[in-house]
Amino acid sequence: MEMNQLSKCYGDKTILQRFTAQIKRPEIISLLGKSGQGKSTLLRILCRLEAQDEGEILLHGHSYLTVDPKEWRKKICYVSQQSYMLPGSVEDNLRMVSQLHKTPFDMPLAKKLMISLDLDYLDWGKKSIDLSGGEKQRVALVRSLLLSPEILLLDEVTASLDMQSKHTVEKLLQEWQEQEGTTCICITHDIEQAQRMSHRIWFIEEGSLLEDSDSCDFFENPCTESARNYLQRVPQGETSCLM
Ligand SMILES: Nc1ncnc2c1ncn2[C@@H]1O[C@H](COP(=O)(O)OP(=O)(O)OP(=O)(O)O)[C@@H](O)[C@H]1O
Repeated sequence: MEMNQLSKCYGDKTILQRFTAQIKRPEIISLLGKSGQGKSTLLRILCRLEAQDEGEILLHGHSYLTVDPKEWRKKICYVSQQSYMLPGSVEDNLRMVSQLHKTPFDMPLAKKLMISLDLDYLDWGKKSIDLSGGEKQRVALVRSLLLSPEILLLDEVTASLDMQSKHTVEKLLQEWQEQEGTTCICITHDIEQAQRMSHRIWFIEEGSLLEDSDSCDFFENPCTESARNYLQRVPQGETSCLM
């Protein structure tokens, strides 16, 4: 995937400024940066929930304009921090993507993923509205994985989870990425999580990509002053506001 010169304004406020990046190989990429720098806006644009004002997105060399948005969102899935649940049961939510995209529902895979995320205790008949925040986030993740997307966009998806569940999600994502060759772009404010999980770091400031580095290089020797300041300001061991 290529992102060329993506720009976006809300009113007179510039959110993305000629954001340019390429995904060269399937990797786990952590998207880091202070609050309000345009990280979520970028992910929403990449899955075409929002339109950029300028710039182009290419997938396998083809412009996003040549691909039907529904087909696009089958390949590029976004899991938001809020984890939207559709009305109905857990099972309705899990089946929803196959109904939407007219693909067969893979029950064994759904069960396997639910077990991998420690959700085997969950009654599939339970109303989705009655799930806890952490349960909703994990069901939303399973729902997206069932589509086997090429690119998974994760917006602080472990924010409501306790430490053990957080590690469970990380493990699943790492195994999934390796087995399926999926690219994951993860917004996180948890530096330790980014260190544990990522192959690559994108560091964003004021809507521009300041650093695109191998994860070890970024944490050992960030290239820009902004990234150095950002890393210094985040206390080691801070794990309150995660992925
Ligand atoms: N629909 C919208 N209308 C107007 N302003 C918006 C809208 N969505 C986001 N913004 C503003 O755009 C800026 C960037 O928001 P965005 O959510 O992309 O940042 P972020 O880097 O993901 O921040 P955080 O780490 O706090 O989630 C913020 O100032 C936000 O208030």
